[in-house]
Amino acid sequence: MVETEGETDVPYVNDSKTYPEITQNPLDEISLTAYALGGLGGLFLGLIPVLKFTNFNIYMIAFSLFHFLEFYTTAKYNPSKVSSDSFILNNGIEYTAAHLLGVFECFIEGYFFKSSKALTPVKIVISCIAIMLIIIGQLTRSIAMCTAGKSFSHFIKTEKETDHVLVKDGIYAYLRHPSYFGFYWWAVGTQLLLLNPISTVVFLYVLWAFFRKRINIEERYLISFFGKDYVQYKKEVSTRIPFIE
Ligand SMILES: C[S@@+](CC[C@H](N)C(=O)[O-])C[C@H]1O[C@@H](n2cnc3c(N)ncnc32)[C@H](O)[C@@H]1O
Repeated sequence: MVETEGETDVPYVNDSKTYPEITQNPLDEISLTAYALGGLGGLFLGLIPVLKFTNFNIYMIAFSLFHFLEFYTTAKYNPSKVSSDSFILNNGIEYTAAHLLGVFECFIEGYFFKSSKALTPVKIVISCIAIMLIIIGQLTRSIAMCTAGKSFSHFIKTEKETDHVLVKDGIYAYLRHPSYFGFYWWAVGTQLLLLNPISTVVFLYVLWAFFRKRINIEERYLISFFGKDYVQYKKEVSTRIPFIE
């Protein structure tokens, strides 16, 4: 945008804002994905009075909101890195398989052992804990993405970019990897919400092993980028993910 500056009439260009790279952002694909995620959330919201197992509706709403927010927060706080992949719906075969396993387990148990999904007082308490985990996980993840801003990327950076700064403030002052902490508890919460004993245990272990390995690799690069500053930060702030220092 070109504007004139008062009496001097010197033009200035307001180019301090970074805009998304349009070639990485096919608008047809993005609008359809956003529409589909909104439709999915809306559909399961509307089906609450129809389906017996309301927890499944909440799961589908949480799933669609999570993937929408991945794109939205990237577009808002890190626009130069946003792309159609920022919905992270193509988050690897393991991620897709894990959610499909969860939905499959929920249907099989619900069909063959109807009482397993009946909301007894104990299961209502478990469901409330699950919803809390989902809300805390989602908030932690989204706040982390806002706080890290341009330093956040969905992929581990192996080369330091000029705008990559070490983030130690806000939520990063309490959690060393808040977006992973959030993702972990959000995902475990979804399986607890579906009252899936097998998938809850599988998610707890498989995601834990995944993040332990990822953090290890990510931190080697962070130490190579920020040296002593990162080593000191690592000493001071814990991940608070169980058994990952
Ligand atoms: C998917 S983001 C995850 C960020 C962080 N691990 C978290 O859970 O909030 C991965 C990118 O964030 C960068 N990163 C991780 N921690 C960082 C920090 N404290 N400051 C700046 N960049 C960081 C890494 O270099 C990597 O490219």
